[in-house]
Amino acid sequence: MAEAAAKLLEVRELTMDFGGLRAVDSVTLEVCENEIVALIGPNGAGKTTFFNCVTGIYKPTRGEILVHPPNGQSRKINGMKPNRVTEIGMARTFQNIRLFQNMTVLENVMIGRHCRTNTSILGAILRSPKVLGEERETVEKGYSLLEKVGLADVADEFAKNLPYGAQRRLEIARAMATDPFLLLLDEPAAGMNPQETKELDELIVRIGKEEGIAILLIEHDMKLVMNISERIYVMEYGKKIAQGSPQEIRTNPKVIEAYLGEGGDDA
Ligand SMILES: Nc1ncnc2c1ncn2[C@@H]1O[C@H](COP(=O)(O)OP(=O)(O)OP(=O)(O)O)[C@@H](O)[C@H]1O
Repeated sequence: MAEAAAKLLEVRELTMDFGGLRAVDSVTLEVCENEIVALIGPNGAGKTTFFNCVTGIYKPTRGEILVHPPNGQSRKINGMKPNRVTEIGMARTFQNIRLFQNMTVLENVMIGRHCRTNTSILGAILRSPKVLGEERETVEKGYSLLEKVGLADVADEFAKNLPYGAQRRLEIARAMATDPFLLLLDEPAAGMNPQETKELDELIVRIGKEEGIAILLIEHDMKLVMNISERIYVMEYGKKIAQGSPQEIRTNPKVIEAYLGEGGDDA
């Protein structure tokens, strides 16, 4: 029998309250090595709040967030600071693009690399051979990531001058610069045209397969979700209402009802 894939992220009964509002209600979810997993649901279902708990922006009211890094120690990360979560190996992008708009494309990726370098302030002032070597490595890594996301030819352009779809790809490159084992993408296709979405589809699959990075994504574009996800979780009003393969989700009556209630018919 085939060996079960190793779990990377294990969230158990996660609950997040904002005053009297329960935004996430006892949601259990797992992501294993080499998986592309989607978290979907109508607007306001609690998907971004779930991401914010997992990436340290919010401390959950209840539940457990366990991380099992491939070459590290398993640990519970409830309430851990976002920068520590990134250091452990989980990187994310945001629903609203958060690039340094007045920095170049390459500089944006180099900043992502910061959490993997050891340069002290003194080292940076004295510019020791170790610091120079690290700088060179950061630039090389930056270019190689830009090549992977198709932005190497605009490396010296200001981020603000890139078209929307390219800015989203740059955010992904910056997250990849932190050497994650799990990438969390919050609506990566939002605002993209069909051609940009198709390229994104290919890029995400490539990151998953070639880089061996597991992916958990929130997405409203059902075509993209159904194309690339191995498994899908569905939330509505804070609760998980379904989980399964794209085929199972497509035909799940609860899911269809949730989306019809929202006025859409593309689930
Ligand atoms: N910081 C906050 N304080 C209070 N309420 C919040 C906060 N963040 C989110 N909420 C509420 O929690 C609920 C879930 O919001 P969330 O943004 O997680 O949903 P979502 O599924 O990501 O929606 P969308 O698909 O529209 O991005 C909503 O009712 C929202 O108004």
